[in-house]
Amino acid sequence: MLEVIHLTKTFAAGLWGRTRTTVVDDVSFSVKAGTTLGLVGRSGSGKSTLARLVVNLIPCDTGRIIFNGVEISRFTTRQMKPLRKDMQILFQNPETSLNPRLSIGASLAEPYRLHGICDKEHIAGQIEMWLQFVGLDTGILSRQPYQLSGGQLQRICIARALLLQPGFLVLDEPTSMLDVSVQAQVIEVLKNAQKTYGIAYLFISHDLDLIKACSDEIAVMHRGRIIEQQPAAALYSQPREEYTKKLLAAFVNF
Ligand SMILES: Nc1ncnc2c1ncn2[C@@H]1O[C@H](COP(=O)(O)OP(=O)(O)OP(=O)(O)O)[C@@H](O)[C@H]1O
Repeated sequence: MLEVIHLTKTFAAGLWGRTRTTVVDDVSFSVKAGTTLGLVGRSGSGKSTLARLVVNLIPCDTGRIIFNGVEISRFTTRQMKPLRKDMQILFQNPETSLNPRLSIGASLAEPYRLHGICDKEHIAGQIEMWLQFVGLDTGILSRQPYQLSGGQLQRICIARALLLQPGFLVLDEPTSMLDVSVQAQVIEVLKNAQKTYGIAYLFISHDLDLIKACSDEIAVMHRGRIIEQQPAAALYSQPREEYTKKLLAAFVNF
């Protein structure tokens, strides 16, 4: 599904931007269809930058990204457009992910329009089906984003990410802005979507319990590098790296 090979990203740094800091450093991994790769690491380790790189929202400096057998690393926005249907990203903050000026219905209809799907009846039926899938009813369609709770908004963002049926979805801290009971409902929706549609996830979180519950494999990121990757259960029972041991211990003691 997705293969990332020796990916590197630097940003300008220093007062005058004359030096460069490496934020993603020689990262390689792959995600198979229908599985979840969890990505953990402390704040600032480069997780969100990696998330944006793999779906080509920002360009990499070096390395390769291969999606369904096609190398997309140097694709332009125009070349990416047909692929956007199949690879989506869900951000942590649903409030800033939706256009505040559009009603919920218009926000959900937008991806269809952008991808040239114009049959209004078909779109209405599909939106209704996806709302049901994420546990919301159609009464919500005429509302504006500010009239919804954080949990409702994140479900709308999930519906919006899923409605063109992507094969791959990056989840960048999808529940970190939600309270615990709502978190569980949102995770359930994501798990159902994976089971029903065979979607591959790259799941980024600080929350090690959540990552353990949701991932097949887990990669640990530290200062821009993936320092360890193991099947989920093995990472917790037999972490290989000192850094991973400290990360797990800090979480348990938290
Ligand atoms: N556009 C940018 N220009 C310069 N530096 C950046 C840019 N984006 C991110 N960085 C820097 O890259 C580093 C990694 O940031 P990133 O957001 O990827 O980390 P993260 O692991 O996702 O952190 P968090 O968990 O807090 O979101 C940080 O030091 C950040 O300041």
